[in-house]
Amino acid sequence: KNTDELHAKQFLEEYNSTAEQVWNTYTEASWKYNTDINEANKEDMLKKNLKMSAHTLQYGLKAREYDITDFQDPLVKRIILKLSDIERAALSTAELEEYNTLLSNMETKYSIAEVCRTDGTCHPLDPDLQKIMAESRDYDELLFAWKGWRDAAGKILREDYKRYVELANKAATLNGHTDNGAFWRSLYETPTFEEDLEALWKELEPLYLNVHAYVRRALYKHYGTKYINLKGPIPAHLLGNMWAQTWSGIMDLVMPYPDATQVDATPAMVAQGWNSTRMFQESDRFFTSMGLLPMPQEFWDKSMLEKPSDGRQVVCHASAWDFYNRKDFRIKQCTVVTMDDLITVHHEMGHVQYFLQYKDQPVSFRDGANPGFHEAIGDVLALSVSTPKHLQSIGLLDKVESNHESDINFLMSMALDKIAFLPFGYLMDQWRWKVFDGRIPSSEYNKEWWNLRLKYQGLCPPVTRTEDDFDPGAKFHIPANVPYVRYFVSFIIQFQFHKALCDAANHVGPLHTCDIYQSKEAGKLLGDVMKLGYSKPWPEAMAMITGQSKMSAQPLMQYFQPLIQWLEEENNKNNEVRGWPNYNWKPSGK
Ligand SMILES: O=C(CCC(O)(O)[C@H](Cc1ccccc1)NC(=O)c1ccccc1)N[C@@H](Cc1c[nH]c2ccccc12)C(=O)O
Ligand SMILES: [Zn+2]
Repeated sequence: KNTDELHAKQFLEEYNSTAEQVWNTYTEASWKYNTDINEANKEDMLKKNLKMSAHTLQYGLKAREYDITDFQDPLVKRIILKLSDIERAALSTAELEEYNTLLSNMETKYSIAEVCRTDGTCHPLDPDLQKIMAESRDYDELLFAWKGWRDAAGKILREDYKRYVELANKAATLNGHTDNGAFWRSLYETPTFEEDLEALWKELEPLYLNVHAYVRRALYKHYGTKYINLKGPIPAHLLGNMWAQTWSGIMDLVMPYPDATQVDATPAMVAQGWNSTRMFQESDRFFTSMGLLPMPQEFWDKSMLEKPSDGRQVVCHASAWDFYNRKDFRIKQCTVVTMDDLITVHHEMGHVQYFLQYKDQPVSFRDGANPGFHEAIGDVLALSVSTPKHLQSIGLLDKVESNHESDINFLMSMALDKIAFLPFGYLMDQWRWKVFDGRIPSSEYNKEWWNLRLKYQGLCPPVTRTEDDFDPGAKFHIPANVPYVRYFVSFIIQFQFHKALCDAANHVGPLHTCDIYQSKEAGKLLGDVMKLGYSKPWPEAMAMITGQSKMSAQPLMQYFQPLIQWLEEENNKNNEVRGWPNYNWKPSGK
């Protein structure tokens, strides 16, 4: 083994400059395919993906030749370790080609799927089915979209997925992991990761059960006893979202005090003629108001901020792109003019801000401190943007009162996204980790999916499901091979960051009223952590922001404290059952 640290440093210089070239070439081809799905673009992307893996293999095998035990520079050790895991490049060429082809086929099938009515009109997920799921209050119309999407996008992916699991696991084991789930969890560098997550969920579950019971009562009032059982699970198509992962779509049915302050800025955005560019400019303004970096001109020139109207097929699921040349950063989003999408805009802009902040790091460190950090940045700013006070300051809410009823309305709207999301964010990779480690065989993919959906979210399918179905495949991240626990982590740590930044901004008053707009102190705190990228273990980055190194649910609980109390009282008044003891109940008319 080579113990020469200077030699290793030269090796890493060469790796870094060649990687920037090879990754940029691949990313350009991937962008072209994602924004114009066709055979030619697909072939070119697959060809460049193979070249990238060849580069990873060549340098990864060389990295493994070093014995870093006595190396002095921790950064050199960290990069050599990271390079030594060559991921899919460990597969044979034939298997690698099969794997990459499977992945692009699954993502394409998902992205071009649509649901057709008997009259022949067909609806894509974005924007049609998402709009129906958020706005329709008709049980059968919602069922048409919900079942149709799972028939069109989930069902057809089952066989591809089964083979993908085999190859993903083979690559993981070739790199020394027990399975692909173990590889995904290793990115958090936290030996007690699963226990920590379970502890966080147990601490937050009572709050979720109170939100679930309150929402079930509201749905009962609208849909009646035929479709809602006050001691049972909620039919999964009634929550205002295709996957019931966020529930703000049904805020109008749930609003505690209908006569107090409204919280939805969508009507004002539409009335004032906002478009996607305006939404991104507004977000850019918030970042720069804190002293963070503006989007470069190239971002505005090359991003795709709307679904193309020229007939091109695209991958509409939002994403942020680093082209690894320290200049070119883009977002691809099929933006619609809604408050919900203004939040997503900030989420995506948070990714690009991270790219900008760590662009001078070695390529191996151009990543979040952990994947949850990357997901949290934009959401932290969105917590401030969402406040009635901030929305009023940008002209999206006219009258804003600061009284108890308005507070509860606002906190309920936030809970319908942030609290409702937690069990979904937790169960997605519980299912996948069990698939990867073999505890869920392909003969039970769908049964175990619905067991987890019942156990954590208290949902039931509105119609009978069988193993002919593949409902997990109807959620982008599953066919797209994108891990999900990062969002559960993000929804926890973003409140830790929010609390720390609000303290830095000298905010006075309840945490949920804090708006860090224009705070240069908050901006510096966040910017300094983003500059580190992946160069330091995430507990050090966490300590830089919050003064302590662990994930904690306490700031989230503090933020929602007034609502926690109100829900407890409200649900007691109604003698609500918390949970779903009638777990076998099914809606009739199925
Ligand atoms: O998927 C997303 C946003 C898309 C993304 O920005 O996370 C995107 C996902 C992706 C990853 C890899 C390939 C293609 C898409 N992630 C990124 O673009 C990205 C870029 C750089 C580093 C890390 C992630 N949000 C999740 C979770 C979520 C639900 N509601 C939310 C509201 C606010 C924020 C997140 C969510 C979802 O829609 O289920
Ligand atoms: Zn994201």
